Amino acid sequence: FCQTLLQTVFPPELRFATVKFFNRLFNCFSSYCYFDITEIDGVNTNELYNAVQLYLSSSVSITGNRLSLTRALNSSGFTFGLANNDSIVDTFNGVNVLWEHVVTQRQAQNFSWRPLPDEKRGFTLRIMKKDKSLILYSYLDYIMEKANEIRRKNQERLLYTNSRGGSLDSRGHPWESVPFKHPSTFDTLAMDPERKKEIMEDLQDFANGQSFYQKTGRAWKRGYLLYGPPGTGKSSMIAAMANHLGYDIYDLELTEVHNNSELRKLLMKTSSKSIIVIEDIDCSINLTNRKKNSNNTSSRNYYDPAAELRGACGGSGCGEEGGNSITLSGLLNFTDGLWSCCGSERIFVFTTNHIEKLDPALLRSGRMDMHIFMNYCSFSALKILLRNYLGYEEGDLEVSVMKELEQVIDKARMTPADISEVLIKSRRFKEKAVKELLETLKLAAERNPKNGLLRRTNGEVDDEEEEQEKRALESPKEESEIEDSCSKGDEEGEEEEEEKIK
Ligand SMILES: Nc1ncnc2c1ncn2[C@@H]1O[C@H](COP(=O)(O)OP(=O)(O)OP(=O)(O)O)[C@@H](O)[C@H]1O
Ligand SMILES: [Mg+2]
Repeated sequence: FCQTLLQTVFPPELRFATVKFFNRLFNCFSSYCYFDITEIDGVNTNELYNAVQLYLSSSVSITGNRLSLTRALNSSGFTFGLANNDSIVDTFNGVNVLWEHVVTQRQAQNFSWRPLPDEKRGFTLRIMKKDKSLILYSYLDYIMEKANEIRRKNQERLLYTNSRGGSLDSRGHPWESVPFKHPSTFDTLAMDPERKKEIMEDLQDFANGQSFYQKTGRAWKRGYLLYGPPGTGKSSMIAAMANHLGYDIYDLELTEVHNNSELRKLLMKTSSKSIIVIEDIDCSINLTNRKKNSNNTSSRNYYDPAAELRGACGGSGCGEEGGNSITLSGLLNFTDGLWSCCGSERIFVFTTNHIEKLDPALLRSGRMDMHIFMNYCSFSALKILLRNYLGYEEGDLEVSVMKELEQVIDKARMTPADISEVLIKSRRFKEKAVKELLETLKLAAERNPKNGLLRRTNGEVDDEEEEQEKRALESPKEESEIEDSCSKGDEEGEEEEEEKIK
């Protein structure tokens, strides 16, 4: 009504001045201040608009009356957003703010270098004047950070490999990638729940630890060494880590890397928020015996300080034994030398079946921050497998059966992979599956040489048994034994190497 009255009574100039005056008056007395975040800022897209949109998608509940739904290209999830001209209250550091999504029709364009959308979209943020200085900048920073996180989570993650052997693709990248869709999560991973919780917390602390790493002057990276017999879930653990943090995986095939500088290039081309994996580090390349001076020029895998010096004094390879080998020192530089911190927020994971074969330099503290022993299936891990494969929750199975399983599981020394095989075979007949499992476990326990019950019917042991026997004797029992097994293993390893050199 006021507007119609103004339009009829006052000339346009006076009308404009009056509106301006009332606006000013209103602003003086209002206890709020407003910030407009338009979708297009001049000709550029406003990053903040996109960030706010994503951020609000995480706080808008799915039960809202009207929400806009989007799914971006390559995205693995849907995004909810505020519908046109809707508003929502958000709280930050105990302060309430109001967001309004404002959509208006844009006037017809006569000519433009860049065609603009028909609608003019923007967010208006309303904050109490008294809170403005308190929260505005930190709130906007927080929104940008959250939006990045959501963007990453929605995006399809990638598994990179360097299997092309040093050659670059058309864009100069040494890594090849495929979508990473491994279903393993910490929920499906069968291991001691306490240990699992510890690892998950460690990962979370790492991911949230930017300021800590900055404060302590450490490069923002962390190393995990996963070791244990085959089939105990080392690779599954890596997939679970990636799924948990939403990181990409770089699966580094060391045998495809020809020298240290190639290794460095590969590292430089990895993105932050990623897990760099070297599987079976003891097999992929011979990295032991770093300090030994090998005269055998054909053994390309030994680090030779003298050779490094020779290289530095005139050789072409400078520390790389003529430029065609990868050394332990190169690998160590890769993981914790100066090169490791180009980029940030990276996790290195090495896996091995034989920790005792690794060079102590790889194991010393500060290199691999956490040594995780993936053991044969324990009773608590078995319960997780029973839940995952057969849907048995705690208490679903008879107490006597559980008791029997508990008694036999440690003696059987079976890996979660072996147990999964038994369960998967008869998963449609749950009771049968449990019965079969119990029988298999009992049989394995009887055959286990550690239990002193191994009976050889014809006086011979088949290859598989022999291998298992060897494995059982070689594998350290508990995490606390890491140090012991390392030092013992190292000595053994060195003796072996000495013999080889001779
Ligand atoms: N702890 C576990 N929890 C759940 N499933 C497991 C676990 N360990 C093994 N499995 C099952 O066994 C299969 C093989 O496991 P995985 O590849 O993770 O073993 P690994 O320790 O990496 O073996 P290797 O040393 O031979 O590489 C997995 O696909 C998974 O289904
Ligand atoms: Mg594996």
